[in-house]
Amino acid sequence: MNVQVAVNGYGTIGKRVADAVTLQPDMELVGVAKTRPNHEAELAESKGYPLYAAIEDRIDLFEEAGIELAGTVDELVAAADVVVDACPSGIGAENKSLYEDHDTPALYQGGEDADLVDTSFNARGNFADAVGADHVRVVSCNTTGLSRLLAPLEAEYGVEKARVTLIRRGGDPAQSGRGPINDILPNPVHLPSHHGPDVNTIFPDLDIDTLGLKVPATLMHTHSVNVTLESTPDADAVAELLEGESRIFLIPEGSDIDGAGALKEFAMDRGRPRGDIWENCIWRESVSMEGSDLYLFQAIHQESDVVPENVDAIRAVTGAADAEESIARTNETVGVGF
Ligand SMILES: NC(=O)C1=CN([C@@H]2O[C@H](COP(=O)(O)OP(=O)(O)OC[C@H]3O[C@@H](n4cnc5c(N)ncnc54)[C@H](OP(=O)(O)O)[C@@H]3O)[C@@H](O)[C@H]2O)C=CC1
Ligand SMILES: O=C(OP(=O)(O)O)[C@H](O)COP(=O)(O)O
Repeated sequence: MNVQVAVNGYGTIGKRVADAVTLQPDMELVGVAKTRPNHEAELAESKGYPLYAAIEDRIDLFEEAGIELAGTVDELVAAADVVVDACPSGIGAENKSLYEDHDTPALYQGGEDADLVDTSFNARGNFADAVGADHVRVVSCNTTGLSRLLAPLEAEYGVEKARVTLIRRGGDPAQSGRGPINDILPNPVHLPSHHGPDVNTIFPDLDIDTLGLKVPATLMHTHSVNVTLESTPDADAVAELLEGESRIFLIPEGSDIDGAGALKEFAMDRGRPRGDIWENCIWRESVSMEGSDLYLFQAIHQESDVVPENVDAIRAVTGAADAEESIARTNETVGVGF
């Protein structure tokens, strides 16, 4: 029988994961849970996704809005083999006891603390660690992007030290209350930003320092990367290695893609749902070697790069496939790769 998947928290990440689950031949979406009726509740209804009330006291609100409910989140979790919790940061931790009460394995997102779970997860980095685990955290968008990049570099050349400056978008496009509006903020101002330690939840022995900033942008994050390798390949060899990674897109020279705006246009022109970009986007021209120091720029679409990772994490916790099979199946069904 196909794996029965519930999505608790139908926002930026949850609605994308729900769509991706429906594309999997070995999974079925049992339903999604929301706290209130709004345009996203209507979207779930229009897609035929059974909708469950995340808060029992609010059932009346859905009835008043004319939105049909299939039940409460408790019933949703009871009917699922795996729950993907995509609630706002911190709410996942509050929900953990609900999943434990039903003995249902759960995936959490990068906004939760690493110590909430048995293991953090990145499909390219440590798929096997999540096999059979009950509580797994799919690391944040930025950490996902860093893990995908560092995994092949470590395997092929060895990483002596990684230093990354993350220029982070202030908020997602629909988050009208976020900022900064007119500033460039060191964020956090102290070192390291949480991304370095977060990478170490995937690669415990990797030496990495990260610095973060927030800027008035909503489309994507951008990473300025320096990795001191344990050998001295030339830039072409590194580019070829990265080109061979299924979740890395090397932006070709001469494509006229000069930033996140053009990348989003590129994705929309190619019919990507919501203009999503599941891949790390590395500017080929930026891939440079100075001795054993690799330099490059990569852009990360924060709203979507963790989506294929969640699908793979479902297969890991249920033991439904190994890393290679799962990544290939997810890529093919979702459409990863330009
Ligand atoms: N957006 C991003 O760039 C990324 C986010 N993440 C992580 O993913 C997680 C989710 O983030 P994101 O999708 O952006 O957040 P959103 O706020 O977009 O979506 C979360 C949704 O959960 C719903 N919700 C709130 N409380 C509950 C509850 N108690 N039970 C069920 N649903 C609830 C809210 O909708 P409603 O109240 O209407 O039901 C909300 O829309 C966080 O851990 C975040 O750090 C990871 C990578 C990137
Ligand atoms: O996980 C993310 O970024 P992060 O890796 O900087 O924590 C998402 O882009 C969410 O970031 P936010 O916590 O600024 O909303």
